[in-house]
Amino acid sequence: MIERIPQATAKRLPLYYRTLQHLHSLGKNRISSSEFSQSVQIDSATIRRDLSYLGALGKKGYGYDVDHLINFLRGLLNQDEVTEVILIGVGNLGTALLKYNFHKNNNTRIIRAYDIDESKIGKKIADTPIYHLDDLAGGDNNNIPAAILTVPASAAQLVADRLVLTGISGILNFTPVRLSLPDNILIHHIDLSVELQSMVYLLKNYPMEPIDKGGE
Ligand SMILES: NC(=O)c1ccc[n+]([C@@H]2O[C@H](COP(=O)([O-])OP(=O)(O)OC[C@H]3O[C@@H](n4cnc5c(N)ncnc54)[C@H](O)[C@@H]3O)[C@@H](O)[C@H]2O)c1
Repeated sequence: MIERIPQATAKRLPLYYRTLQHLHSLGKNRISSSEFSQSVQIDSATIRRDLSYLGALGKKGYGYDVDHLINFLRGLLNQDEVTEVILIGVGNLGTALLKYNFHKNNNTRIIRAYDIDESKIGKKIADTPIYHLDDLAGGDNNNIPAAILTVPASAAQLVADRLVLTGISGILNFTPVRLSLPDNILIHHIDLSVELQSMVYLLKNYPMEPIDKGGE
């Protein structure tokens, strides 16, 4: 049983899992730590440290057993279980996320979406029904662990407060607003322009270095 791993490590594990699945589909049964590092674009010291939190999974001079690592990470990431999440704000970004079939590549599924625009309520996008925001607290969402927030900045805090009342534990926040919420709510803030800027900076300054995407 793994007690607690650093958040930065936890963030990288799905990336490791996806990369290993890709390597497996190419027929790789075993990979050296430098090969893995190249595929995942994270330096091998970080990978070694991450995996060491999970137990001794690689062998010196042997590298990693791809199947073993996939099975291990699958259990750890609950890949056999589907986690249902909801999305708030079915505009440009929300629609794109609904159309993107998360379930194909990982274990998360957007099961309901919410908006306030009457012309969208009652419709479906990629089989996901759209409800009015007022239905958020109806009880359907009592067991939903996380929500994706894609509303305009002006509505972000108010909607996030309402999400907290439904008992949600995590918010994937695409809005530019720094949400102010109780400490027990996990907020992941995603900003594509920051990611792009940071990539351009790294490309300019470290053209030949592997990039540590996870950060510390
Ligand atoms: N993080 C990123 O990289 C990134 C990229 C693009 C957009 N964004 C942000 O994502 C958000 C959405 O952008 P967009 O281009 O899809 O906007 P949009 O205007 O196309 O869509 C917003 C949607 O939210 C709905 N809405 C408004 N108020 C609401 C409320 N109180 N409750 C529920 N729904 C509500 C609107 O009816 C609309 O359908 C914005 O905050 C934008 O800044 C982030």
